Amino acid sequence: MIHLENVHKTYPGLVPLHVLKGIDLHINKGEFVSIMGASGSGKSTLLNILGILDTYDEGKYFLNDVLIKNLSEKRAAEFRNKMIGFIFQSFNLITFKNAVENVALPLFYQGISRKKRNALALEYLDRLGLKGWAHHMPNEMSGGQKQRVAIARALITQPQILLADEPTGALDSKTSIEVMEILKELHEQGQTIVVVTHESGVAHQTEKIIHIQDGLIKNIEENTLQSNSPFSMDGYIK
Ligand SMILES: Nc1ncnc2c1ncn2[C@@H]1O[C@H](COP(=O)(O)OP(=O)(O)OP(=O)(O)O)[C@@H](O)[C@H]1O
Repeated sequence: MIHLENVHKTYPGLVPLHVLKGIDLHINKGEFVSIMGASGSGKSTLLNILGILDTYDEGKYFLNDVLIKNLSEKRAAEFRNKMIGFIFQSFNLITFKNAVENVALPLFYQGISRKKRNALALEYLDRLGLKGWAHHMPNEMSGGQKQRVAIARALITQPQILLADEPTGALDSKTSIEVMEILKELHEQGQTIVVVTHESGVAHQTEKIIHIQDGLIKNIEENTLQSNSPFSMDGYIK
């Protein structure tokens, strides 16, 4: 599904910064993977390339066998909208729209009618345990609730890949576990998920940990998932 060969990225500037120095990576459909490394190691840069939010300079990136290189902005946006769901540390909800409007937004860009997109957004909010919160504004919700709205928004287009950049970075430890449990449950339902984190505890919730150091993959750690968390997902995902 995701295949990278010798991918390099340099940020131009007075002193150009060579951030990715030859990344080789393969992620299969249905895998739950984390990219872990210290601050500045290139994790977000790599995730942005995977999500076609940024370009790379050298090497090859294939997404479902399509070479993602030199795409026009229009074609890149089409790919993103159709294939990829994003979750961010700071939720990136639109502050002046309520929960249901936030979740429905990606469908607006697909030209789906307001009635249909709102009905589907309500379904996704319900799946994420947020029935009754549809008409609340983001500033009326807790961090965990906001992240669940963001997850619903990422899922509503039924993306082939879910990319999460430090999804628990702004949450307390109990809420972080709840969010990781949601991701685990989505993985069990077949969703391909890539999480960027600098926290070992988060990475160890995934089945494969890709350690990145100074722009290179240092090693890949296989991890057996435990499903005995005290935080049951009952009520979140039906
Ligand atoms: N748009 C940009 N222009 C110039 N330099 C950048 C840009 N984005 C990131 N960098 C630099 O590239 C390096 C890698 O950044 P990146 O955000 O990928 O690291 P990271 O591993 O995700 O770090 P963190 O955990 O702190 O978010 C850093 O030194 C950063 O300052």
